Amino acid sequence: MLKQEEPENGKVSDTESDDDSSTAVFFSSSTAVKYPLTALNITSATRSYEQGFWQQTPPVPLSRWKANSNTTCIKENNSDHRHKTNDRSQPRDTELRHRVPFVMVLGAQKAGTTALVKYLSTHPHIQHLPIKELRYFDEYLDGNPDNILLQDNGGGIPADKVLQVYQEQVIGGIIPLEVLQLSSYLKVVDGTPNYLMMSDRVPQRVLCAAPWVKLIVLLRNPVDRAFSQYNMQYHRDVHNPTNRRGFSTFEEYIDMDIRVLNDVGVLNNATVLDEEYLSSQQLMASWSTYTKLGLNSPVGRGLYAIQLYHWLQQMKAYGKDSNTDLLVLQSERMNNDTKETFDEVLQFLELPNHTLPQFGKIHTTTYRTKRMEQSTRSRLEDIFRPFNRHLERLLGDDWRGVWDG
Ligand SMILES: Nc1ncnc2c1ncn2[C@@H]1O[C@H](COP(=O)(O)OS(=O)(=O)O)[C@@H](OP(=O)(O)O)[C@H]1O
Repeated sequence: MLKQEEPENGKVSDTESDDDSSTAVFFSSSTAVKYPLTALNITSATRSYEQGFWQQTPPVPLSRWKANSNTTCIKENNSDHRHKTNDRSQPRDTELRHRVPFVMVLGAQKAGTTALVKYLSTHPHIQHLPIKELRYFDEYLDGNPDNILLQDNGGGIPADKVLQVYQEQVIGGIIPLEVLQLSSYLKVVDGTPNYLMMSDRVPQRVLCAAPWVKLIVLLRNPVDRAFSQYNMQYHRDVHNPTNRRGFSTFEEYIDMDIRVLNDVGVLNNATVLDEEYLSSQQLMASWSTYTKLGLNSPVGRGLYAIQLYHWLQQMKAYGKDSNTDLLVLQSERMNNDTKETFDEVLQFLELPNHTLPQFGKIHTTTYRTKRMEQSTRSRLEDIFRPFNRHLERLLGDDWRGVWDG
């Protein structure tokens, strides 16, 4: 649906309410979006992403990524500091560039990001987009050979250009920008779960190009998250034999990833994580190598402390206040207390109250096997434990022992 007029009484006139668990149906059900996805050729970008993502043995050769993957975003004009002020009298919300993007749901994958984006899309101040994962700040800037930004790149990507392409080609390829221009209250959500994990390079790009953006992270017990991902991938493989990547059981799936994490030096049999380890150049280099391999990363994606540490460091560097600009939520809590969690999100985004339509669970996975072997769970818990402990240090007492059995 395209919302073109300021709604009255903060009510949504055309809310969707369904229990459908399929993302495909969720997105295709937004029939009112009549505009072709041409400008960025986002469909082929997505396809090439999937192809890269599927190749696990052997991994995507590093050389494929090298050419463009170290690009940084550089700021040519530092005069805009309004995102750093608390002066709400500044009309920043009426400016298109401060609404596109307005908020990013960074991840984690399989933590309920589709549900959250769908919830947000029912709000009268949020423009519903038929594509949830825009994948611009990771995939597109990483190495699209047609990427005009990278062709004349000397020492980095100019922030203004990054934003311009994002707004005009990515968002403008989905809906006409005039709609957003005319409706000065409408804001855009980018829900790309990969952004969280690509923490060696995405935070800089995002914060440099759109320093006003609000960030939301959903975290789920990393063991359950990995199992959910396995079941999703297994079904995709079954339905697409060309995507076979040499795993059948969950154990094989995580073993492959643990091996790579050890090989690149992310997992060092560490039982205690300290600041020195998290802030080390060595870990950053290992993490960067790992995330550029284009693997499924069922274990790596659950190492939240590394990813959040990088994001928090960059927020600091760009003058962002993590108390007001970053919201980290528990997926399990959103599942149990959906209304309460949604209210918290609206408060964080300074959006008017809104009653969420009744939804069932969204984007659920059909599990191949419902239960994980207890020995596998214990093994994964051992790997994640020190990272979860450090997460408590990063995020505070609310996170103490949340996923302890
Ligand atoms: N409201 C709510 N709260 C918490 N979790 C929810 C909610 N609704 C759906 N789900 C579960 O989220 C899992 C899908 O996560 P994502 O949408 O992030 O997946 S994806 O990354 O976009 O593929 C998927 O988990 P599994 O079914 O275990 O795979 C969904 O069931």
